[in-house]
Amino acid sequence: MILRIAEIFGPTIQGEGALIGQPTVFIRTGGCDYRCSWCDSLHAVDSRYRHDWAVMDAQQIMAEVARLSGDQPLMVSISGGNPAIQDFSGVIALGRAQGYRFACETQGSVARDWFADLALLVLSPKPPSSGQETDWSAFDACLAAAKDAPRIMKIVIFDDHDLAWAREASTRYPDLALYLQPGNPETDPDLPVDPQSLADRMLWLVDATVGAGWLTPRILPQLHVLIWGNRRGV
Ligand SMILES: C[S@@+](CC[C@H](N)C(=O)[O-])C[C@H]1O[C@@H](n2cnc3c(N)ncnc32)[C@H](O)[C@@H]1O
Ligand SMILES: Nc1nc2[nH]cc(C(=O)O)c2c(=O)[nH]1
Ligand code: SF4
Ligand SMILES: [Mg+2]
Repeated sequence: MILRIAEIFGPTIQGEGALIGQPTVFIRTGGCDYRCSWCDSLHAVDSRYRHDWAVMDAQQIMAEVARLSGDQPLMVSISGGNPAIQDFSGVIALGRAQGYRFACETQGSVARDWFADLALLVLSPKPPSSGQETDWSAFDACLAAAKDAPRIMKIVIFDDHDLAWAREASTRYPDLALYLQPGNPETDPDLPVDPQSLADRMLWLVDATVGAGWLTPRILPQLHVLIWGNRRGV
């Protein structure tokens, strides 16, 4: 099985969600069925960049992961683009046989059988500010495909409208652990991020959530952005 890969990098730390701080290698796939207005990974989405994407099979991908990790099995995070538009069953089977574990980040628009083999499925449905529409039946199919695999929902919040939407989404899935992360409006890898404005957005999100009496979600910043800004490959 041939896969389109935008980049493989690490080990770094997982900067978002339930595994925050955990050493991981990232496999970032090329291609996405969405076009979020604020996507921070356009180099893995826009077909303008497709000539920079590698075409690799499972052996080549795991060889690169092993080279980066010095053959130490660790958590491998598959992100993108949308990894679910490609077939990662071969990579996951090969990696698991070598002791690696896999997490996957996807918006929940395409379900895959291999979700059931993940150590964590991160479903990140897109709020109104993204300009994308969520198909909840596709999202439900993703949850069903994951079977007993651990899963969380992680929603990016830019404004009050997004927050209200996230609260509504959480009522659909009361048993799904919810993580909120403030949106980063600056996604150009060549421009610096302003740490104070990221802190301000985090402060606003905590106030608007906890302060309004909504106490179930966990609220986390993008730790890698605080450390490295929008640099790629970290
Ligand atoms: C680049 S996406 C790739 C995986 C998948 N397509 C998805 O969106 O879940 C990885 C994560 O980054 C988040 N993200 C993308 N752009 C962001 C931004 N400008 N600020 C905060 N989070 C962002 C997405 O919502 C998703 O949770
Ligand atoms: N360190 C680090 N953590 C991340 N968590 C989610 C990422 C992503 O782009 O999917 C990401 C990323 O690109 N880098
Ligand atoms: S779904 Fe993910 S990768 Fe695709 S455009 Fe949106 S944030 Fe970017
Ligand atoms: Mg990212």
